[in-house]
Amino acid sequence: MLLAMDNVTSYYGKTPILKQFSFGLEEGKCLCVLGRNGVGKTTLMRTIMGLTDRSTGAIAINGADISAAQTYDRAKLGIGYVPQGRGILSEFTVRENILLGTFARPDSDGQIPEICLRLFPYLKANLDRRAGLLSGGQKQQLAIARALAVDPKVLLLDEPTEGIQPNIVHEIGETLMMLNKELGITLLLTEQHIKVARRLGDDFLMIDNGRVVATGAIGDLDDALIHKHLTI
Ligand SMILES: Nc1ncnc2c1ncn2[C@@H]1O[C@H](COP(=O)(O)OP(=O)(O)OP(=O)(O)O)[C@@H](O)[C@H]1O
Repeated sequence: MLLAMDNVTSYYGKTPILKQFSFGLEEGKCLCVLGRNGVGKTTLMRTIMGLTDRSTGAIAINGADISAAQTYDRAKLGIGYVPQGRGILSEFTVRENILLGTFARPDSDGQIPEICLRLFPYLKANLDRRAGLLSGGQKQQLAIARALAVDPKVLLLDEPTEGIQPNIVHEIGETLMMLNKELGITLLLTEQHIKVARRLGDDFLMIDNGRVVATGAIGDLDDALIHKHLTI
């Protein structure tokens, strides 16, 4: 397994949000995390990055336990993160935002990795533009480019298509597909568009109230499961 959690409970203050959470993600796969608002999807991402207050249980990358590691070191071990809301620094340029990702790279040479520019021609043509001026879709490209600058083995994406115009949702989906299927980057993403999840995902993981309630191949995600755990 490239990334695995074993019996993880993760807290904000004294409140457990993720509870006895276990799953494994094989190298090269795309796993879609699904569940209603507030069930703990973002907390799952933050727990993997070491950004919740505390967690118990084991989190491993390539078999090495990282559950006590600092966020910075988790990034260095190959976990890229595109947070919900994207976390773009508006006052900084496109170039500066991407370079932030390279700080977590052991071999950083102060240059923007070629792949970031090759994948996103708009960013390449607008490196000196202030990031706050970008559209939602362009900011999402920037957040993905910054995460790729880490040279990740696995990329965590929290609602990558949230708040993005419908015609751009498809484009972001295609980019993620390329990262996964052509460049072999393992993906863990939360996604509210079932259509995008079905197209991208190899497997799904359904969360309800902080627990894994169903998991399997994306083809097994049927209407009964969707009705039970996703629709209101
Ligand atoms: N920083 C925090 N401090 C305390 N409680 C938090 C914090 N962040 C989230 N929570 C609580 O943890 C629970 C899970 O939230 P989380 O954001 O992980 O859900 P989610 O599934 O990602 O939802 P959404 O789709 O709305 O983003 C919620 O009850 C939320 O109130």
